[in-house]
Amino acid sequence: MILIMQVTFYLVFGIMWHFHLCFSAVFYVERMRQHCWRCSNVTFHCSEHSMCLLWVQTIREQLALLTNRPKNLLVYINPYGGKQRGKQIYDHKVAPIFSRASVSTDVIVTERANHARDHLKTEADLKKYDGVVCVGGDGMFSEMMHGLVSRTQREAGVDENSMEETLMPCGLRIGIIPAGSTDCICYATVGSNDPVTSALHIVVGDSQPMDVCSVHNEDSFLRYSVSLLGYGFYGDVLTDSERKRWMGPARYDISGVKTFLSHRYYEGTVSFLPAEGDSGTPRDKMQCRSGCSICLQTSSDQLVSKNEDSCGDTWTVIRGKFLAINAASMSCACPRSPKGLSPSAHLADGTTDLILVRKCSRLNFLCHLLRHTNKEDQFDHSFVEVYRVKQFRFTPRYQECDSEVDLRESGATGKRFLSQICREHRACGCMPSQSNWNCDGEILPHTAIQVLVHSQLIKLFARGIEEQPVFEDPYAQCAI
Ligand SMILES: CCCCCCCCCCCCC/C=C/[C@@H](O)[C@H](COP(=O)(O)O)NC(=O)CCCCC
Ligand SMILES: Nc1ncnc2c1ncn2[C@@H]1O[C@H](COP(=O)(O)OP(=O)(O)O)[C@@H](O)[C@H]1O
Ligand SMILES: [Ca+2]
Repeated sequence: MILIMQVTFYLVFGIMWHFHLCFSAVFYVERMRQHCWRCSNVTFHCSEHSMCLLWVQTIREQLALLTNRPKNLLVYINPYGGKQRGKQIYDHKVAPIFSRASVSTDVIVTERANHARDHLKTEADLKKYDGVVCVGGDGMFSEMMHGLVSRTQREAGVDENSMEETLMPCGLRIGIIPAGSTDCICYATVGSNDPVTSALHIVVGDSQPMDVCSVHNEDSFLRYSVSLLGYGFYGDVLTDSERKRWMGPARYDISGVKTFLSHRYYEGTVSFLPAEGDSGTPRDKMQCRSGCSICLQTSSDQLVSKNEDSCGDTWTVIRGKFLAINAASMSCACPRSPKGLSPSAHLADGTTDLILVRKCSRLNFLCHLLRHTNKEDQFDHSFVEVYRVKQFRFTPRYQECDSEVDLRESGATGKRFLSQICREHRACGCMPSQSNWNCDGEILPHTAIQVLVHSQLIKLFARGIEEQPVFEDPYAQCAI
């Protein structure tokens, strides 16, 4: 027992003792199947009160030495996300774990969209807390992350509108209790969408750095993204699904099929700065796992050279007709696609995987989509290209008409002439169609965007997906 206690002590999170009956129960985390964690306990009986008291004191002292564990948390619950069970999930599955681990909480149930973002950005007294927790889906996480990142920049005097400025990393960690529709940020950082597992990762004080993309249009900042920035297919699915929110998570399946059948393609230009160094490639099968060496290397590189000047780098420019343009800053694994949009993308390597799906037949596109749900390689198609990048831009074709860059050679007369053609085409309705960007589940108001990856800007209460232990109990189940 002593040996077991030593091995798993860092997973002990609570102790309860009974003075008269002379026993103490030690609560610890047990690993189950599919990356799920559960609470377990061992009860120690003792004939002497004094000995029992000594055990309890010693364990409490040891727990107090674990300084990375949160003591005070600010929790935001979205009561309308997913199947609208956020409040119930928190009260029944999460609050008891926080209380067992002596974590005190202030809980806010949101009353409107952007309530959590605005509260975090301006009002919340963040000095009181060791972390913030969101109960909801990717949209709710995104809201909170915006509040926290913007607040951090304001307090540091950093202008979010400027792509030249280095953003200040956030001090507080964010915990995610999955209660949304896709919950890909939770799934891709923990390995499951299970509220109990996420609560346990929070109380043991896990820490996982994560890249954040800033999305700009000209000189103005639009949004941040940590998972998927998708134009074309995923933008259209999201736009259509917003009108079906009443259906809950099933809206994505209906909109997915509808969007697939419409088979729209979009024309434009994608330019990007490829990632350099040891960042690997999207097709190298080096999946990001707990303690990932590529992400660790990025942390140490950052200590050496803070924000290298990328003036000398060469941009790659690709023009074409695309069914989808996706930037995955992490794998984007979720129950619909257990390996994700880019299975080898890293959580904290300072890059995003840019996936270009060119116009192809419906059958080929279906084959590509279905490969997200099985073990086959979704990049192994002639119409799919994937690049690991640190910065990219997209200009839709209809805006290229107005673009100074393309018309510089034509001079003033040529420019006037081309603008006239564009105006006429818009009027006759044969202008190329445009999609929306899906930015972590939110629709962006602009189509022409510039994107920059900020390496390890935020930290989650997570540890990345753990390799499956060999000694795993094959009968242990995730659900309780
Ligand atoms: C016709 C067959 C389609 C099979 C497609 C399978 C591919 C699924 C890949 C899913 C990647 C999801 C990336 C995550 C996106 C979320 O941020 C976003 C918002 O989530 P939430 O706030 O929790 O609702 N979800 C989506 O955009 C849904 C995409 C669904 C695509 C079918
Ligand atoms: N109280 C609320 N009422 C309405 N919308 C809200 C509320 N709180 C948060 N939201 C918004 O709900 C949207 C979806 O939330 P999310 O938790 O991601 O659920 P889902 O995964 O089902 O999309 C987010 O854009 C968030 O800003
Ligand atoms: Ca990344």
